[in-house]
Amino acid sequence: MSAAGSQFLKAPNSTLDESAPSALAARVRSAVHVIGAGLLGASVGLGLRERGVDVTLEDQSPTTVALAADYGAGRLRTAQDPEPALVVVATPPDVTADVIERALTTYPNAVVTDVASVKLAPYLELLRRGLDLKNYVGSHPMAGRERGGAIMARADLFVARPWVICRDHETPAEALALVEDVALDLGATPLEMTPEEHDRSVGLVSHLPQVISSLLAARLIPASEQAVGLAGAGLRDTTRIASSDPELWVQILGANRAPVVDLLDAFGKDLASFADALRDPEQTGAKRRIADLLSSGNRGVARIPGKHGSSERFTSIMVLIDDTPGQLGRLLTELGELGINMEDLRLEHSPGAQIGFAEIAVLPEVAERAVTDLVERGWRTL
Ligand SMILES: NC(=O)c1ccc[n+]([C@@H]2O[C@H](COP(=O)([O-])OP(=O)(O)OC[C@H]3O[C@@H](n4cnc5c(N)ncnc54)[C@H](O)[C@@H]3O)[C@@H](O)[C@H]2O)c1
Ligand SMILES: O=C(O)C(=O)C[C@]1(C(=O)O)C=C[C@@H](O)C=C1
Repeated sequence: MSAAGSQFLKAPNSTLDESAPSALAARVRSAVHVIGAGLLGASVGLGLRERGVDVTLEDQSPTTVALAADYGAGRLRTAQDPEPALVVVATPPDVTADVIERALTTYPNAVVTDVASVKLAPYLELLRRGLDLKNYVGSHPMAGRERGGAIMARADLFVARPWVICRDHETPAEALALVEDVALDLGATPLEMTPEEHDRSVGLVSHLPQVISSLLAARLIPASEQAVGLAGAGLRDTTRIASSDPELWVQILGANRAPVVDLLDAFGKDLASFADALRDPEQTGAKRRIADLLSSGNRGVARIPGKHGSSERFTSIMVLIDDTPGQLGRLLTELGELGINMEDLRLEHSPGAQIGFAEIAVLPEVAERAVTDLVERGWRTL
């Protein structure tokens, strides 16, 4: 296993130039075969199809595969299809090693990658089975959504996101290049890590946040309707991923338990220290301890690159909308009339309030004009 530290394999590619020729299409003559046509698999399929790459799909669920094909993520393999040059395994972590083994056996000349959220456990399992892993290159796109399934797939899911590639020191350069091309074609930034480095890192930036978000949201269950009704952006921001699929996360957390348990123990100490200081804020030094802990949070959050993920490419404009029928429709129509392309939309609405906010994401270069034109038409912006 490579002992190299994390490093970018190619210059970070933060914007997806859809007109650029697909690196992958130039390198492979056959279709890319995706096994597992849920959120990740169908998103890979949609994104590669947009770049002109032929994609075939497989799933244990015939309905899922048909749905993903209907959405345009790829087609079914036929007997005429030659062996794929590349197989992408996008199945749940607990079956990932089995599916990789099957892919390596069925398509002995293909490069096989997977997108599972944990990298060490499947790799060790494949080693334990004594398989020849020269054609296997594990990977993990740091992009996803809180809900799975083909229906949630998006072609731009991976744009501007890191895509970790875990190669073995025996991995042939061409195999590495194929997986790297998938990431680049999908607008992601490939970078290299060992499986251990990967699992420790995602323990901190993905698995710990999932547990904390879920436990935080769980505190809302016994709360009154009135209390929950006051929820604002802070709670929404910190609990989005609490809607994630428990079954998938039981697998992810179980496969990365050692780093996650260490992180949870340390986090538990932080919580206890905070509660101690707050219990008696008049004791000497307590206020400073509270402030120090809060300002460590400021320093930590400042370290998150592109805090809002792919939306860092866009500028947000908050538009106040009256809580009357047709207001949002009118806003969207007027944006169209003004020739402003809305990249994303988020609505914030407090029950009982006469006003709501529409947070629209637009390209930075049109943001100023969008605000001026909307204000001219009588909209109030923040
Ligand atoms: N959801 C995320 O945000 C996210 C992000 C990055 C990576 N991942 C990883 O991607 C993988 C897929 O996650 P997802 O969110 O797309 O899940 P999903 O449930 O949306 O899709 C998984 C698909 O795999 C299929 N499947 C299960 N066992 C199979 C088998 N033996 N053979 C063929 N198909 C099989 C299921 O029918 C399902 O359609 C997981 O390993 C996950 O850790 C998920
Ligand atoms: O943003 C989300 O909804 C995610 O679930 C993304 C996220 C993450 O934690 O960043 C979750 C798990 C995956 O392994 C990779 C990405």
